[in-house]
Amino acid sequence: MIDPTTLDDHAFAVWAAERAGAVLLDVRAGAHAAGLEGKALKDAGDAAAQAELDRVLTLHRPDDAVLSEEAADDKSRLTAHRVWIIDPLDGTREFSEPPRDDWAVHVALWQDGDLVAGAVAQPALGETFHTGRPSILPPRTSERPRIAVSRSRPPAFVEALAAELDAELVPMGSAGVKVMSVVRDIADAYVHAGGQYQWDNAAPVAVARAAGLHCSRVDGSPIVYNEDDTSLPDLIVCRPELAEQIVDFVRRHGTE
Ligand SMILES: Nc1ncnc2c1ncn2[C@@H]1O[C@H](COP(=O)(O)O)[C@@H](OP(=O)(O)O)[C@H]1O
Ligand SMILES: [Mg+2]
Repeated sequence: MIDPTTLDDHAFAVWAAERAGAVLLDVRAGAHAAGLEGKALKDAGDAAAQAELDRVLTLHRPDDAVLSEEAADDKSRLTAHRVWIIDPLDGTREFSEPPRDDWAVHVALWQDGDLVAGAVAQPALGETFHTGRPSILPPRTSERPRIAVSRSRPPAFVEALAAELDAELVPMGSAGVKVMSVVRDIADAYVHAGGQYQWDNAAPVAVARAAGLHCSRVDGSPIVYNEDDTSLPDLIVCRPELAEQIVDFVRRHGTE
């Protein structure tokens, strides 16, 4: 048994994300018997994972603030030194479509101005990517760039971007899964615009930065967390050698 009081913040993020992941796998395994599907399954997953993360954070990190997709925004986070930014279930739509595995649990820690730890669990794969043991970026295996995009809400400009870069678009669910696809050399870039929130990308960006990937807003500016406004509508995560081309494209064409 792991004693979470002995874990550093990196290991605690992993432990908490995997706890929530185990709860989500249980919800999915019992969904058929419980008559849960569609929106009811999404809601059950969101609620169960939020309850588990709330429980472990309250118990083991009682002095820290929390910003969660599934809880009211407690503005005391704006003056706190340490804020956990969590998305208990990212890729909710895909979670509700078994046997899809492109959904994730995000647990990040922001401290005094920046992200300092993060874990992205992909429970259906049995894998967790995190800042405690940063991934070593594998050599790029595809000559042609592969750009991961939202399955359901890809930004309007990605077709034109792909044409200019002679890139292939790879649709998948969950911001965390798409960022990890770049870490894992399944894609070379993830480009998003049009809407997203801090919890959708904080933990993925913490993990991607630790692996040496470029992470920025689509205009090339730094991504800033624990802002008052929870909206963080666009980002680029990519292999460093692609960053200039992608940012340059957006500067010339905008995101429409
Ligand atoms: N245009 C948009 N506006 C608001 N949120 C968006 C969005 N596009 C994507 N997202 C959010 O970003 C996450 C990844 O989306 P996608 O799978 O489409 O790439 C999802 O989080 P949740 O599953 O936590 O709701 C989704 O709600
Ligand atoms: Mg999300």
